[in-house]
Order: sequence, then structure tokens, then C-alpha cells
Amino acid sequence: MTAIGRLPASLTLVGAGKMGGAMLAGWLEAGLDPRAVTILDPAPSGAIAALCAERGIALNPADPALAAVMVLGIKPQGLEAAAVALSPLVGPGTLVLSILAGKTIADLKARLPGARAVVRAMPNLPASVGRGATGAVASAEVTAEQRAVAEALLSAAGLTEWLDAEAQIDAVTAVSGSGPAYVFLLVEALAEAGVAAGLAPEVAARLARATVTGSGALLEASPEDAAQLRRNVTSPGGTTAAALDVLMREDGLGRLMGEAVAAAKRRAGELSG
Ligand SMILES: NC(=O)C1=CN([C@@H]2O[C@H](COP(=O)(O)OP(=O)(O)OC[C@H]3O[C@@H](n4cnc5c(N)ncnc54)[C@H](OP(=O)(O)O)[C@@H]3O)[C@@H](O)[C@H]2O)C=CC1
Ligand SMILES: O=C(O)[C@@H]1CCC=N1
Repeated sequence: MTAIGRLPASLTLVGAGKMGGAMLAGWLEAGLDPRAVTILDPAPSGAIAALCAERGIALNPADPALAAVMVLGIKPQGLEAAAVALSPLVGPGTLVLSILAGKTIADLKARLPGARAVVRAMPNLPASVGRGATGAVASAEVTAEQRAVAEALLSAAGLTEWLDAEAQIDAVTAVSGSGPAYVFLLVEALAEAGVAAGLAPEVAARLARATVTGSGALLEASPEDAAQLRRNVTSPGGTTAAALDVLMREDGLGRLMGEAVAAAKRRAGELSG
């Protein structure tokens, strides 16, 4: 990937776990200077420690400086405890970019009193291969320059959708933030069903995985929408129609997905505060 837009002059990543680490990889690939990055994480993984050593990224410096951008990649439940140490690192010119599920812009400002400009974003894990989907919303104080920087950072991970209202971000969390887990569960369930139908477990696992990755690739390459692609597989009176009669019945996948997304959205609301 080549440089995309206005990457920040300095960036502090707080919490370089699964999601923060994935985003960091995308930023470096997009051209962010590793010497402009500081990572704060009390127990970084071996991979992050090795990356920092290899690329000259500052890891847990004794006296971290104010940065143009502070990315919060810790768990929502850890915000309150982390905020004490982070507050002095947030100045009036700092853009706080949070990926914490549930934590509102007001929550972030309450925990980090120096924060003015806040972008609340919800990425997803395919960011680790540059194929993420992110929803984002900016506080009123975010300048055009800061928004361009946020756009560059988020777009390094893939698709970015700016939202009209912060209230929508819990729905984004429930759909695309958590969504990759639903897809991986589909692979697991399809493989298990294949075993029940008589396949060897390894064969079923390989077929299920290739079916989902192949369908994703087709969905991306095709101008047709998902419903039409589904119809393209479904021969009248054939095997797919028999399966879809089960999946599309009233209490089928649509209802289950609706309940699942509603539960995730509800949980995001519970994580606020
Ligand atoms: N995983 C995903 O697919 C997505 C996650 N998110 C959001 O990303 C955030 C992180 O999730 P995820 O990456 O899965 O979680 P991880 O546990 O993998 O990453 C969090 C990291 O933060 C570290 N950490 C804990 N406390 C502090 C602290 N005080 N200062 C600095 N670092 C700290 C953790 O260390 P330790 O392990 O030692 O606690 C860990 O390395 C969450 O808020 C989540 O809502 C958003 C979208 C998708
Ligand atoms: O499960 C979670 O809470 C986080 C947010 C979206 C994906 N993972």
C-alpha cells in the first residue's frame, strides 16, 4: 500500500493488542514514519516488542511526549484506570482517536479532561490485511486538518464510513465491528454441519473456509449485490433452495442475525460511561 493522505507528525498508540496492533501495521505500510510512533502498553506481545525494536518505534518510554494523535486501543473496561496516566499526554491540540466499543465522546472527554478534538471510530479485524471496514464520527472541535489525518489513519485499514450522528456507532459496532466473528462462526458451523453430513473434519474445514473466502472474493469482484449472487447459486427446485427454505424461514437466519446485532448494540450501550 502506498502513502494515503495526511499521516500525523507524531502518534501515540495506547494498547497495541489485536486491533491496535493491526491498525499499526496498516499505518506503517501506508508510510507512517516509525520514529513518529510511540506505543504505550504495559505488557506488549513479543511480536509488538520485536516490531518496535526492528523499526525504531518508541515502546513505553519513561517520559512520553504530547503527540499530535493519541489512538486509544485499550479495552473499554480499562479506560478509567488508564486515563490517570494518559491525561497529561493530551493537550489542546491533540486529536484523540478512540476505537473503544461503547465509550462515547462525552465519556472520553470526562476521563481525559484536556481532550477537545475526539474521533470515535469502530474498525474491524480484517484491517490486519488492509480489508477493514470502519465507521467514524468526529466531535465538533475536530479541525479539517485533524479530520484529514483521521481519515488517512482509518483508511489505511480499508473502507471508512463517516457517520452523521454518534448514536449510530453502536450499530456499526454490532454490524461490522463484531461482524467478522459472525462470519468466522459461519465457517465453523458449516464445517460442523459438513462433518454431520459425512465429511472428514479436515476436509469439511477446508471446504467451509474456501467457500466463505471464495464467496467473499466473488462478492467483491461482482457488480451484483448479495441477494442476486444468492439467487445465482439457487437452482429452482434444487439443493440450495432446500437449504434456504430452512435458513430463510421466519425463525431462521434473518431473525437470529437481528437478535444478535441487537444484543451487540445493547452491550455497546452498557459499556458506555
Ligand atoms: N478485536 C476486535 O476485533 C476489535 C476491537 N475493538 C476495540 O479495540 C479495543 C481493544 O480490543 P482488542 O485489541 O481486541 O483487545 P486486546 O486485549 O487485544 O488489546 C488491548 C491492549 O491494551 C493493553 N492495555 C491494557 N491496559 C493498558 C493501559 N493502561 N495502557 C496501555 N495499554 C493497555 C492490553 O494489555 P493486556 O493484554 O496486558 O491487558 C492489550 O495489549 C477495545 O476497546 C475494543 O472495543 C474495536 C473493533 C474491533
Ligand atoms: O467484542 C468487542 O467488544 C469488540 C468490539 C467490536 C469487536 N470486538
